[in-house]
Amino acid sequence: MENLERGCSPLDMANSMARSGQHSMAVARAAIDEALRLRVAGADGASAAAPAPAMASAFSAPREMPYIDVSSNRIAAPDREVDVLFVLQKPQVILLGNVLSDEECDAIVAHCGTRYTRSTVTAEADGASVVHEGRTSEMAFIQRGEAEVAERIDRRLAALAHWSPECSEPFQLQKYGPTQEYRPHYDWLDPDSAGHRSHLARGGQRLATFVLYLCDVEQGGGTVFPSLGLEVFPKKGSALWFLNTDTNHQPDPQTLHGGAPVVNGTKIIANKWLRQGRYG
Ligand SMILES: O=C(O)CCC(=O)C(=O)O
Ligand SMILES: [Fe+2]
Repeated sequence: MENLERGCSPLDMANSMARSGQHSMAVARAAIDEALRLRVAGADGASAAAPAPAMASAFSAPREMPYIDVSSNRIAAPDREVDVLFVLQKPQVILLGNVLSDEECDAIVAHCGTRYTRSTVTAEADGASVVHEGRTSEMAFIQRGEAEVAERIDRRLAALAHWSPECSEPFQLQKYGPTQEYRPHYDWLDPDSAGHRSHLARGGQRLATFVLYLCDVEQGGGTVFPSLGLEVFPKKGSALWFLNTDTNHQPDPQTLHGGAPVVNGTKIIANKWLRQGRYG
């Protein structure tokens, strides 16, 4: 209650209660809603003769979200005209064409050369990066400030998403050969998992995902959304965007997605995850 009086945001309080490991997110939110109801009733409820009036949850208020302006078929990014190819409203999935030039795709791929290692996932128990049979690709990172071409693309994506480039993770490349895949998973970090909480502490939730397709793939390798019956095929220079949370920054279970096995050719993508806060 003191934290509410001090003007702390209910969502930040719920996140920190959940992070402490003592409460699930649902329990934390219910407790804060109850405290707010008591405050409306007066004097922590002690002097309230009648029950507190019903009140909408404090968590129904929308929070600031990254967004792409899809009000027309083309978007004028500061240094490039981008095509809007399709939009799914809910959960929001947008396919953008012409986000990167062929030369930019080739430069990013060349920059990473042979630095790939077997891909990992975040262990639920302790947050460690572990090899998993569901993700058989190889990965490489481009750290901030490392390559001019990556910086330029970072700025372009930040402008498209109306979100600070500092509130995003460095580019993570994924390379898939024939049969390699990433089975359906979520990109959001689970506040109910101890391992994910340590990652949430650095930059908060992953609100949105950009998947940049850096090459064409001969056969297979689509990005699939099993709950939506949707498959997007890689096209060099295109970018797939989806929101991982609702407008309240809460994980959206409909965003289940994966990389289908490549049948012929090689698939190379760059992931960019937009966080709630600064990712330092
Ligand atoms: O390979 C894809 O198309 C999707 C990759 C993905 O979902 C991820 O790396 O988190
Ligand atoms: Fe993913």
